[in-house]
Amino acid sequence: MLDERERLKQLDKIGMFDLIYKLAEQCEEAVDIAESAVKGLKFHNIVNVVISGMGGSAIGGDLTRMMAQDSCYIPIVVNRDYHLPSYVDERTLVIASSYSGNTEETLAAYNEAKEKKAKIVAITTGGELKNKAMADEVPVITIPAGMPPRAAIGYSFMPLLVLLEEAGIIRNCTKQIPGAIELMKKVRQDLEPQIPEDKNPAKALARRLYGKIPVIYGSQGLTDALAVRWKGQMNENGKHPAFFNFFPELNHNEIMGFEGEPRLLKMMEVVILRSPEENERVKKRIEITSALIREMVSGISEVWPLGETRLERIMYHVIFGDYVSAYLAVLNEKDPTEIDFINTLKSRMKD
Ligand SMILES: O=P(O)(O)OC[C@H]1O[C@](O)(CO)[C@@H](O)[C@@H]1O
Repeated sequence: MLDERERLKQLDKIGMFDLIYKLAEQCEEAVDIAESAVKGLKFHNIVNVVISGMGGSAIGGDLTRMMAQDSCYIPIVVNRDYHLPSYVDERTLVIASSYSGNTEETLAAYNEAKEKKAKIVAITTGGELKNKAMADEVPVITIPAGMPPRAAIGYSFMPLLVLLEEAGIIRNCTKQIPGAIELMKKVRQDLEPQIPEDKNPAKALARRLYGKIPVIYGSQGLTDALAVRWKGQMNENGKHPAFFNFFPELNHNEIMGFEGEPRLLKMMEVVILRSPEENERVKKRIEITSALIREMVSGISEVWPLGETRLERIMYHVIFGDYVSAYLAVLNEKDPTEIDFINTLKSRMKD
C-alpha cells in the first residue's frame, strides 16, 4: 500500500512528503534569513535565555538546548506556557517563536517579557506577534509563511542557532549546519515514497508501529527532544497515539509499568533513539532495559543516526522521524496535514 503514489497524493493534499523532502533547502534558506536579520545584534549582560513557543515551534528551542549544552555557560530554558519563569528580568533574552504569530500562549508570554523588560527577539511569519514586535521595535526574524508549523522546523530551529551564536551566547554550532544539510540531502533519497518498503527503513518502521502504541525513548541531553518531536509528529501527522520518555529517568519509574498487564504491554512498540555520544552508563541502562522488557512488549526498534557532528545526528533523527510519521498517516488512511481536533479545540477555546 505504501508504494502507491496516487493513493499518497489523494491523502497528502498539502504535500507533507514534499515539505519533509525539502527540509534541507528550508534549513539553507533559514540560515540566510537569520544571518541578515541578526547581523550585528548584540545583547549585553544576558544571564539566561528563555525560548517561548508551543508545539512545533518549541521543539527548535529544545534542539537548541541540546546543541548548546556543552558550550553555553548560561541556562537556556524552553517555556511552553502563558507565563514566563519568575526569574525573567532585563538580563533575560526571551525569544518568542510562533510560526503563525497567533498562538495565544506565546503572545501572552511575549507580553509578560515586555512587562519584565526582558530583551526580546521574535521568530514568526507574521500575525499578531509580528505586529506587536514591530510596534515595540523588537527585532523580528521573519520566516516564510504557508506551511504547517511543525513542517517549518528548519525555519524555527536554524535561526535560533544563528541568533544565539551572533549574540555570543553559544559557540561552534552554526559551523555544523552545512554538514547537516548535506546529510539530510543524502538520507532523504532512501526514505522517499518511491523507495519500496524492503529498502526504505522509515516505511519499515511505520509498518511495525501501525496498529501499536509507539513509545519513543531518548536519552537526556542527546535525543530527549527528538523523542518529543517523534511523538508529536506521530500525533499530528500520523493521527496516531504515541508517548515518550528518556533515559536515565525512565529507569527510576516507567520501567515498573512493564510488570503490568500483559495484554496492554503487547500493544506497545518501543523505539529507542540512539546516539553514539551516549555515556557508558546510559548505554548499559539501555541494554539492560531492553533485555528486561523485550518479551513483554510487541517489539523494540533502535534508530541509530548517521552523521559525525551533533547537529548532523539531530537532523538525521528529525528527518527520519518525520518520514515515519507521514507513512503512519498513510497506513492510518489520514491526511498528514489535517489537524481537526486541534482546530475544534481552538474554536471551543474562543467560547
Ligand atoms: O508555531 P505556532 O503557529 O505558534 O504554532 C504552534 C503549534 O500550535 C499548533 O498550530 C496547534 O495549535 C501546532 O500545530 C503548532 O506546532
